[in-house]
Amino acid sequence: MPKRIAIIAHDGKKGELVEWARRERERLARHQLVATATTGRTLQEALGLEVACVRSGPQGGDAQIAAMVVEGRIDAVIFLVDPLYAHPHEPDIRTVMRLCNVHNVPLATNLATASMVLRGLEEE
Ligand SMILES: O=C(CO)COP(=O)(O)O
Repeated sequence: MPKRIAIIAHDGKKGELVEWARRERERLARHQLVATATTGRTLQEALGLEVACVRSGPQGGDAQIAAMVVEGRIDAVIFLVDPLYAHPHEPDIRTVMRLCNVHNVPLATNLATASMVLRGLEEE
């Protein structure tokens, strides 16, 4: 059964996200994907995946994803944070993570975990 997966990647992580998504394309395509604007566009252009896009992260997209988590509209979040770069919207980034933990929504912050989450969702 299709799940709703949110995908967010900072610029320094988009390259590895695309490589991972290429390997996992078949699995990802079974689900409903939502992403922040640039991440979503990158996945659409590189892989032709169907992705619903919210605003870009710094423009409030992370906050939109966080709200969807609160509303029970997201089954898992893949959030690749670039740990080597300071982000002006750091509070929004922390909000996504905090609310995933408040609402017990699976949150993958690296690709090794993302692969496990993707497989785990199929078993539900
Ligand atoms: O900034 C982001 C997450 O904090 C990601 O936003 P974009 O996907 O629009 O680059």
